[in-house]
Amino acid sequence: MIKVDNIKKSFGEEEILKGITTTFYKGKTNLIIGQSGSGKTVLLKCLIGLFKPDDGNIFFEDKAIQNMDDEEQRTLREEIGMLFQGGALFDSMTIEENVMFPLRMFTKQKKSEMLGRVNEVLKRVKLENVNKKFPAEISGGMQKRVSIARAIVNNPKYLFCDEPNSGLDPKTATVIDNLIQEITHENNITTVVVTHDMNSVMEIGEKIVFLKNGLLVWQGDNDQIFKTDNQDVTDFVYSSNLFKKIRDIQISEQ
Ligand SMILES: Nc1ncnc2c1ncn2[C@@H]1O[C@H](COP(=O)(O)OP(=O)(O)OP(=O)(O)O)[C@@H](O)[C@H]1O
Repeated sequence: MIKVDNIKKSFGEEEILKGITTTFYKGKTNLIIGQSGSGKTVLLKCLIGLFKPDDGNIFFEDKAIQNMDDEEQRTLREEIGMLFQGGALFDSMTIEENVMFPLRMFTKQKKSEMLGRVNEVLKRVKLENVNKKFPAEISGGMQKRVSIARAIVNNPKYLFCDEPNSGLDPKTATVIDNLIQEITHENNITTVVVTHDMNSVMEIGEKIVFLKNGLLVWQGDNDQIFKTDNQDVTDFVYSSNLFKKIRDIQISEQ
């Protein structure tokens, strides 16, 4: 579980996060949504320690990051898996070397042990016989699977995903969303996903945090989001014609 308590972050004169308070649950896919520029990525970067908030606290389980000593911070870093936008695989490394990278960084395992784990996670994301290929030799969807394998190879307690669906066709995007959710449930991970994809909201939005101009204006789940009368949220949800049509059909059937 991650608790965010009144986080504020400014760049120069501009206050980007204006006091965000929420909880991201263990074993669930927690989504941060909102329009472009609302502060989603800045919040994610505060969570993973790339930005230091100006005010407020972030608790991993019951421990505030601000109060962690160096050793505790190092342990926390090892407990975090990150799925970057676009995958961010190393082009000059094979798939196997890419997935092994965090093990080399954070463990002292023997090569055979690391290989065993690499094969295990590649199998989990349904990728076999690609170990010796390079990222450019496999499809975008397969590259995303490799990125997921790399993000979970260290058995993280926390998984952060920045726009995991960008650049994928709708069907592959859904497969990737579902894979992230399954892995979250299987391993009881606290997963936080930044997205603006309504399909992801519907598929995996077990906890949804909606940001607008650096403020949290709504939170709930993927059932509640279709029932809220919060205008900002409904504008976001029904900005897609598809969802407008679904709503109109539902209303006409009532
Ligand atoms: N390092 C930085 N320095 C200065 N301003 C920044 C920095 N990072 C983000 N910002 C500003 O913070 C605001 C929010 O940016 P952020 O990337 O969090 O938006 P977002 O909600 O993730 O949008 P998008 O969906 O387009 O990625 C923007 O106005 C951006 O210019």
